[in-house]
Amino acid sequence: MLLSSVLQDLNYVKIKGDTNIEINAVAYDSREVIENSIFVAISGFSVDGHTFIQKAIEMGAIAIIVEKDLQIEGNITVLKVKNTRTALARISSNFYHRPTEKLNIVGITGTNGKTSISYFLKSIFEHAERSVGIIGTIGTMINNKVKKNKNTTPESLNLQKIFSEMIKAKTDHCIMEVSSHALNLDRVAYSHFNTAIFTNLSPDHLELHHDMEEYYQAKAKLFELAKKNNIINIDDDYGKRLAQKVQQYDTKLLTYGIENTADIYASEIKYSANGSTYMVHTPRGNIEVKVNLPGVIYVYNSLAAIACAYSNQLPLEVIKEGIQKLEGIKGRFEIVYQKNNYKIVIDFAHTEDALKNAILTLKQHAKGRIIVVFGVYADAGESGTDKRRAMGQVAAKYADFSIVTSDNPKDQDPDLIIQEIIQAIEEESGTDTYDAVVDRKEAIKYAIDISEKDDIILIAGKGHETTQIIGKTEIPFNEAKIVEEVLRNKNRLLEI
Ligand SMILES: CC(=O)N[C@H]1[C@@H](OP(=O)(O)OP(=O)(O)OC[C@H]2O[C@@H](n3ccc(=O)[nH]c3=O)[C@H](O)[C@@H]2O)O[C@H](CO)[C@@H](O)[C@@H]1O[C@H](C)C(=O)N[C@@H](C)C(=O)N[C@H](CCC(=O)O)C(=O)O
Ligand SMILES: Nc1ncnc2c1ncn2[C@@H]1O[C@H](COP(=O)(O)OP(=O)(O)OP(=O)(O)O)[C@@H](O)[C@H]1O
Repeated sequence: MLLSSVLQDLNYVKIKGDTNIEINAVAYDSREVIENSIFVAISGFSVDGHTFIQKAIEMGAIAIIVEKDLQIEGNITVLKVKNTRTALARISSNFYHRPTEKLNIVGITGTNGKTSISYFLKSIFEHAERSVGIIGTIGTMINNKVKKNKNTTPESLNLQKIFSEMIKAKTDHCIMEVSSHALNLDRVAYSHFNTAIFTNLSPDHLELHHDMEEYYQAKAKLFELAKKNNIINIDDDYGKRLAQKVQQYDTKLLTYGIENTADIYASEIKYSANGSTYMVHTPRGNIEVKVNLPGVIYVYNSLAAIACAYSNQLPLEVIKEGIQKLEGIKGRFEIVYQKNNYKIVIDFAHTEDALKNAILTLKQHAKGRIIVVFGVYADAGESGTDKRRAMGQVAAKYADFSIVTSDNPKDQDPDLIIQEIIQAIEEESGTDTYDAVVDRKEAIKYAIDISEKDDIILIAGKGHETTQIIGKTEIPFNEAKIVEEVLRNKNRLLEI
């Protein structure tokens, strides 16, 4: 492709060289540069991509995009832009022939519920015989094959490549989770979203956004990108605020909720241990819906999917059947063992709001104790300490017994993380309501050891993940398999 075509609609200043040259690839990492590439130098959080320009040239880069004033030797085209991350998004979209213009893209943002909504929507669209691709925490799914991604919302170059692969695979709808990081770092700039969905906002990722206002403003950016529909949960305070802002946009606003009068709302909700049924009200009529995941959060998540399918003109009967067809989601309230009133549940709850909801959902139908096994993933500094304290308080308030362990401690000291959590538990509920076991596998074993008939064990935080990151090492860690192994070794499967 000609460099001048790749640069279409990009604001740049030419420092030197020719733009009438043929290029083969785009890279933002010098280690991935191949012959005749453009290298985009990004000033990162840990290192400055501008320091790898020479390396990129040695690897075959013939054009360099910079945001700093630098002297670059040799027969190289050098272009300067204001922000190289934004420029990377423009260039990547051009390089892959603007794939998002040919896809029906639904972007989902908010603290919790994004993955679950993706799966509800996928089930509905597939029931309507549409082909669906997913990009999110679980990875990229094209034709039902999953490939892991480094990020929930990949960098713009990787993202545009995925979109173009979806087009090649004849995907109609791409449902993607849009993280606040992605919105702040322009990973989704120049992507055409038809629909944007807002779930809820509670404290998370404050290491990057500093405070809730900044976090909210990052999420709100998605609603400026959507071309057709904005779908917002107005039972959430931030959602309410966002809906007020968005109603002034040219796009259609569709609200959903349970407590407030929304365009799409649920009534007559009947909760059970295995799921819920409710009446969904839409401007086109009402229909009874059955959701195979328990608790109010899955009423909300299914409502968001219903609102999106509704705004895509799907019939209510198809929507109802699509929701009902989804039997479960990996690591989302996944019952990995259930026998004789004894239950073990794995859930991806890793925020205070999610942990509270998960425990309360279990409590509604529990005869015995709720024993929660959880840790807090690494977050350095003050926001990390706040999160550990908040998670500790929630466990102390709502669970009957906590086993505090490691999540993904990464470079942080796991003992220190645990200390901060248990200090909060002690302050809230005393010293006899928890134990600490640093090794997560041992913590799961311990929970099973101390549990009795009618108890429910909730293993929270890692959900679908199959590894644990300790230091710089990622070790295999599959909780469903660990539970099975522990129960088998203890003959517990027979005892209870
Ligand atoms: C904090 C953060 O968002 N970091 C992202 C950021 O990395 P960075 O700025 O630290 O990169 P860096 O290491 O400083 O490198 C700067 C530049 O030099 C380049 N480089 C580096 C070394 C080299 O030898 N040559 C070279 O060219 C790098 O490729 C990069 O372009 O840019 C990278 C490229 O896009 C991202 O992969 C990386 O995400 C890291 C892995 C990450 O952990 N991000 C998390 C916080 C994140 O984004 N999470 C969200 C939300 C998750 C959720 O739902 O909860 C997500 O969407 O995943
Ligand atoms: N609507 C909701 N409100 C509060 N908590 C929720 C909601 N939906 C899901 N959760 C909780 O959050 C956890 C993660 O859910 P899900 O993966 O759907 O969210 P997510 O937004 O994709 O999260 P992440 O971006 O961290 O992957 C679930 O295991 C559950 O405990």
